[in-house]
Amino acid sequence: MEPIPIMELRNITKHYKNKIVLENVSFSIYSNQIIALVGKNGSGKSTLLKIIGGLVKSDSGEVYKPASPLKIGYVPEITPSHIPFTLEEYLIHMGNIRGMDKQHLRQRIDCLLEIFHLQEDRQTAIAELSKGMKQKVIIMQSMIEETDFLILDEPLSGLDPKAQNDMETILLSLKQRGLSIIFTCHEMKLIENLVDRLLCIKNHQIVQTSVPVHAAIGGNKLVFSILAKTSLKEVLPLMKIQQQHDLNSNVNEIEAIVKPEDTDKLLRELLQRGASIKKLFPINEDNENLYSYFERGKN
Ligand SMILES: Nc1ncnc2c1ncn2[C@@H]1O[C@H](COP(=O)(O)OP(=O)(O)OP(=O)(O)O)[C@@H](O)[C@H]1O
Repeated sequence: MEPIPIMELRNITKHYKNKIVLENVSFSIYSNQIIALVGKNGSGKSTLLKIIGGLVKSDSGEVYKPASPLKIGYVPEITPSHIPFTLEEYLIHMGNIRGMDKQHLRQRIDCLLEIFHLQEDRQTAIAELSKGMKQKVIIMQSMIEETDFLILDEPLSGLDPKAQNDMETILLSLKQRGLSIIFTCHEMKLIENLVDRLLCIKNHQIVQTSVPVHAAIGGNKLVFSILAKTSLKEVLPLMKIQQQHDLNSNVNEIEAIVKPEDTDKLLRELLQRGASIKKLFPINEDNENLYSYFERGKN
């Protein structure tokens, strides 16, 4: 599916009293993409999500929605502590409040219970559900009507590793169903496998957009020389070549970045092709840059 822009933020600026939170923030959100929004505490992530969701007005700038009407589900960071209903009762209430047709609502609830793996808990009191399950319920209610775009403030925080994995699987399955998702996150590990794009807020601006997360997460730098460059054809996809030098007319020296999980395989393949390995070391620079956006502490 070719991604199409569903929302464009154009020069969004937001102050609270005299304090600037966001300054000229511009980026586009595409269909069928998962975006993580990171930044230090107080950097403006929740504010930006609320502006995207239409819950808070920016002082200037525009949120343009080319794919209107865009059906948005928004889930805030703080979840209600006590909901005196079973899961099914709660979803029925939420659908009724929105004036949904009864039959359509039942179908939608069945569909959501399936997506969120909660069919067996249909009649369970929400108060008795685990934290991860409650988090799912809150997301489900935000999607009780058909939804194109989900905005989630810290959906993974406070969940144990199993619940985090489960949530990741569900978010990926929502993407496969065509949804776009933007969520805030404090732990880098949680987003490695999940996101297509990373947006970082620093000094009130988006300083990094569309960083390929896998590239940013680091890898190994490999320097090797090889006689016949043509023999590299099959292993080229395993590395990102940064520089090549002709050492003489036959011998090439190549500097490349390799993902940690591909390194052993690549080394084996290169040695079989008669390459001479000059250097191999982990690179941390990008990693460190990226980690700096996840630190807690004031912006
Ligand atoms: N309604 C408000 N009134 C005044 N100031 C606010 C309001 N909401 C947020 N702020 C301030 O705006 C700044 C950005 O807050 P925001 O909640 O967007 O940051 P955040 O990156 O989501 O933080 P965290 O990671 O701690 O959740 C903070 O300094 C916060 O105190």
